[in-house]
Amino acid sequence: MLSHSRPEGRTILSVDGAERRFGDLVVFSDVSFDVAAGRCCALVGANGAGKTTLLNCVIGADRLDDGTVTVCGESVDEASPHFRRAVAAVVGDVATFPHLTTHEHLQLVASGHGMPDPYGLATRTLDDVGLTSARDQLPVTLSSGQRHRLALASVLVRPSELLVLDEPEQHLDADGREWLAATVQRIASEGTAILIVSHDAALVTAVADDTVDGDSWR
Ligand SMILES: Nc1ncnc2c1ncn2[C@@H]1O[C@H](COP(=O)(O)OP(=O)(O)OP(=O)(O)O)[C@@H](O)[C@H]1O
Repeated sequence: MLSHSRPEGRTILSVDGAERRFGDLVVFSDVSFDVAAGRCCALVGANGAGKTTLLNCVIGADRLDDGTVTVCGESVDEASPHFRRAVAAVVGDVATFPHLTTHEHLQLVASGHGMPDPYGLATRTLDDVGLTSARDQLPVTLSSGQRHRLALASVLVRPSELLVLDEPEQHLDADGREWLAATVQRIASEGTAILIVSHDAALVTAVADDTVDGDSWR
């Protein structure tokens, strides 16, 4: 277990006795861990260990066969306004409107979550993720690294109590990975609980307070 100096707050995410099966394949069973406010937990392990499957069960894109996941004490429910407000995720592709520019997309997300000054927030966030020069571009014209930065920007313009990130280092260059580590640390220091899957040992070392080893699940 890695240790940073952040204090433990109230439990935001609780995974208890989680099991997921696909036919005869038991992807994981009896997985239990908590993530408290202001803490970052990294799921690590080999390809196919079941990390993304577990993330999908946490964000409500998939369901457990056994066990429970609660966020802020409530069961996972994508239809619940509180759940949708509490959980921000970059897992797989983040949907964007094809006819909205990067700046318009971020304004829409910010305004949908009731953030003050969506225009200014979108402008500052594009600057933060290094996409100012792409503010008037449509998503289809972005490089894969720029698309990934836009996906990360989308979770930075909205509030969240739990931030879920699946291999956020993908497509990022060296500067981008440094920015990512600093950003994850900043978000945790502001009190958000973070669950991150990563194959980047340096990123995990930099940001994780706790690690859960997916290689021990089967
Ligand atoms: N819908 C599905 N139907 C059948 N099997 C699935 C399904 N989704 C995932 N699996 C299987 O579950 C296992 C875990 O997959 P998962 O994507 O969660 O692994 P992972 O740890 O995220 O891997 P990686 O590090 O490669 O991203 C794999 O064997 C995969 O083939």
